Amino acid sequence: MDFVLKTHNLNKHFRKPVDFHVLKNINLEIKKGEFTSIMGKSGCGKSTLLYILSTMDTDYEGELYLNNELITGQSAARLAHLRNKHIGFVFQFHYLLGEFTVLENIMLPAQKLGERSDAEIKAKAMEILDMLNIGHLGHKLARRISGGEKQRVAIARALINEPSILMGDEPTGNLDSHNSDNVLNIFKKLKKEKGLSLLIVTHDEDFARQTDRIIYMEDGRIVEQ
Ligand SMILES: Nc1ncnc2c1ncn2[C@@H]1O[C@H](COP(=O)(O)OP(=O)(O)OP(=O)(O)O)[C@@H](O)[C@H]1O
Repeated sequence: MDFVLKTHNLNKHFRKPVDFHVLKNINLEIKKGEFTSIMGKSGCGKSTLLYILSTMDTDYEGELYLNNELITGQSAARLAHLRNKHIGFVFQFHYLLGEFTVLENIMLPAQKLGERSDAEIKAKAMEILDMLNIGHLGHKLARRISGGEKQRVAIARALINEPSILMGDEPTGNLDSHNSDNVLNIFKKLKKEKGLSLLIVTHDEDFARQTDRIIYMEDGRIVEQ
């Protein structure tokens, strides 16, 4: 079976100020093309888990596999490369560079990866913008567009390197219902048309119900999938 992501007995402790066992024996498998949401009460460990899965946090016990490759123990430089190439990440806040245009923002991760010419990257960025129905925003400064538009641009930026999986930590948490629906519909379209795998932490029941699978967490454990 091809898994985009897989963990084996993942555990994490925060050691300070006192030992806190925040993730307990997480065994998780995300199939290619699957749209999964993670739900659970505030403080149950969702963001902590997502940061490990996205390879940003390496301080854990157990094993993490990305596209069937063991990620645990790889060098920071290798992780940065794998992350940029294979994982798209969308946060609750967009983190766009306000003084750069929308196109420039989207192109940055691909320029950093350095595998394509600027002309190719620009063509790809425009294709993604069109797919997200925001082609008209390309030449605007990022600070001059609306909140909902910013989040769509952040999604476009996360897609520029054609990742294996798109992860989000409450990507609709800061949006009104209209813009949340917009983002959900984009995610569904990416799954359907591009076969993209998605893993999204959300507090929104309506959002989660429309995904293929909901993983419920409680007190650092997966209690139901
Ligand atoms: N650096 C840290 N040191 C100690 N404890 C931490 C640290 N970061 C987070 N925690 C604790 O770990 C637990 C899990 O936090 P996490 O942010 O993963 O929860 P969450 O499920 O994402 O919550 P929310 O839905 O509110 O975002 C919480 O009790 C939090 O207070």
